[in-house]
Amino acid sequence: MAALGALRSCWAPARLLTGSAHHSNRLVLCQQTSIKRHFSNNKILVELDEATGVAVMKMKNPPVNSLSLDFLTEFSITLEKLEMDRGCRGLILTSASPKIFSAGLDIMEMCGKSAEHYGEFWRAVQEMWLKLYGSNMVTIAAINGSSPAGGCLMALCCDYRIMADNPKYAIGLNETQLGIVAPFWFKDTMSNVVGNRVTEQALQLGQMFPAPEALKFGLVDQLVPEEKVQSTAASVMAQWLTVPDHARQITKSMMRKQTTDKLVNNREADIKNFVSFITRDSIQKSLQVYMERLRQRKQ
Ligand SMILES: CCCCCCCCCC/C=C\CC(=O)SCCNC(=O)CCNC(=O)[C@H](O)C(C)(C)COP(=O)(O)OP(=O)(O)OC[C@H]1O[C@@H](n2cnc3c(N)ncnc32)[C@H](O)[C@@H]1OP(=O)(O)O
Repeated sequence: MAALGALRSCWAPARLLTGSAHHSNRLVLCQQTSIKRHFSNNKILVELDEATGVAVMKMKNPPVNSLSLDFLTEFSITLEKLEMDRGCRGLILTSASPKIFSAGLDIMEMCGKSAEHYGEFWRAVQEMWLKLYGSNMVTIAAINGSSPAGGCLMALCCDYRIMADNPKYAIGLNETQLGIVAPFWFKDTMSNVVGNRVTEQALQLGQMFPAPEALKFGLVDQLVPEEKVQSTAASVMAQWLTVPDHARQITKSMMRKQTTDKLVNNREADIKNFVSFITRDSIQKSLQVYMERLRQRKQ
């Protein structure tokens, strides 16, 4: 993946240079009629603006954008499509329904299913992470709602995080609160963003950080009023895209490769580990109790 990425990154500036006349013609055209391509399916809405090379990807899996096997599969396919699209340089990840960015992994996918299903599910979680964390595009999370566990992981995979300034929205890796354990690559992703000390404490406590706290600890980069999350993401993206692709991409890969390689080299063992952990009676019981608590809270 890294080798392919480097190859693509070497091509990117040449493409931009040779295409610049054509590109600026297109820009003029776009001032009159903006050219937007849509790649939507029933779980993910994508709008790619050909003038700016920025795709906005909206997660749409009601009620809480939980990351089910189907959703993760669609997500990875869509991301792969954008990654291969030479007209796409930046990705803004957000939720189609404000208030919830993503509720994290779909707990029902981890309860009462077969070992084979758990294996397939975990491979899809790994795939999502490898694609998003390893993306060559500039990735910005426009966090327009709460974002626990796997939802927080998705945001942490991005290059920059903008969150709605609302203390009711919280973000964090809360796995221990469910009686489960964030795997090493979740831990590494968080640690690469906020450092070891904050990660160690937050992971043990399964801490969810309300938006202002998330900013204080560096879990997000910026808080803005809810209605400005998308426009701020677009302007931050425009700044990032002024940097030549090849230089930024090689730098990103240099910073992240050691972390991604750890999973790439241990994928099967990690799946085995997950399956043996999640099939334990005690873990199944913890997840059921947690789901029950969620339902009761609602009542
Ligand atoms: C030794 C090392 C071994 C390592 C092995 C690995 C172990 C596994 C690691 C797993 C890693 C990641 C785990 C996760 O991502 S688990 C998911 C954690 N997510 C949460 O805790 C979020 C729970 N949900 C909430 O807090 C709230 O729902 C919300 C997101 C804040 C939204 O609140 P709301 O009031 O707007 O909505 P609510 O009424 O609560 O929910 C609506 C319905 O959705 C159901 N639901 C919510 N979250 C989930 C979910 N994550 N999965 C499935 N279903 C979910 C909720 O139950 C409601 O359903 P219903 O309407 O009652 O039927």
